[in-house]
Amino acid sequence: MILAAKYARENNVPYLGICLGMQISVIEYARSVLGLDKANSNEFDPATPNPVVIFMPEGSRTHMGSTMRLGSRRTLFQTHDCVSSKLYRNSEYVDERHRHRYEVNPEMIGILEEAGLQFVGRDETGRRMEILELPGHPYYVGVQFHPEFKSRPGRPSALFLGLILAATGQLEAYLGHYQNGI
Ligand SMILES: NC(=O)CC[C@H](N)C(=O)O
Repeated sequence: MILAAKYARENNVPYLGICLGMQISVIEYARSVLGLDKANSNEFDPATPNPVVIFMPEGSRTHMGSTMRLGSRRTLFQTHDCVSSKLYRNSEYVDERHRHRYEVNPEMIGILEEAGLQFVGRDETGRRMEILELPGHPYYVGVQFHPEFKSRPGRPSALFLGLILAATGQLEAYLGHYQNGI
C-alpha cells in the first residue's frame, strides 16, 4: 500500500485513500518527503520513533468494542481553495460516516504541511484530520471517513466522482463548469 501511494503521488496518478488509505499516504509522505525512514502508524509499530498515525487518545485500549470512532461525524473545510471542497459544492462542512481507531498525529501536522501536504478538512475541534490533499497533483486525496457508506448508484459520493473524473481527464472541466454556475 505504501508503494502504491508513493507511485500515485510521484507519477500524478489519481489516488483516493480511504481511512487506512489516508493514514498510509501520511506514512509514505513522512518517509519519502520528510526523510523520516522509520515513520509509521502505532498500529503497525508501537515503538516507531516517528509516530505519524496514533491511537486516538480518548479511545480505551482495553475495551475493544468501545474504542472505535463510528458513525456520522462532521468535517469542516479549512479552505474552499481545494478540490474536495469544490467537489462537495463549496459546502462549509460535510457529514460522513466513520470507522477507525487510529488518526493522523496532530503533533505532526505542522511539519507535514510545511512540506506541502494540506489538511483541508478537520473535525470540529480542529485536531482530528479528516481530508488531506496534495496541491499541484491532479487528484491526491485522503479521507479518514468512509465516503462509500453514503455513496449510491446514480448518486455517487463527490470524492468517487472526482476520482473517476480525474482518471478520465475530465476533472478540471467539471470543476470549471461548476464554478461558472452551470
Ligand atoms: N477502516 C479502516 O481502514 C481502519 C484503519 C485503521 N485500522 C484504524 O482503525 O484507524
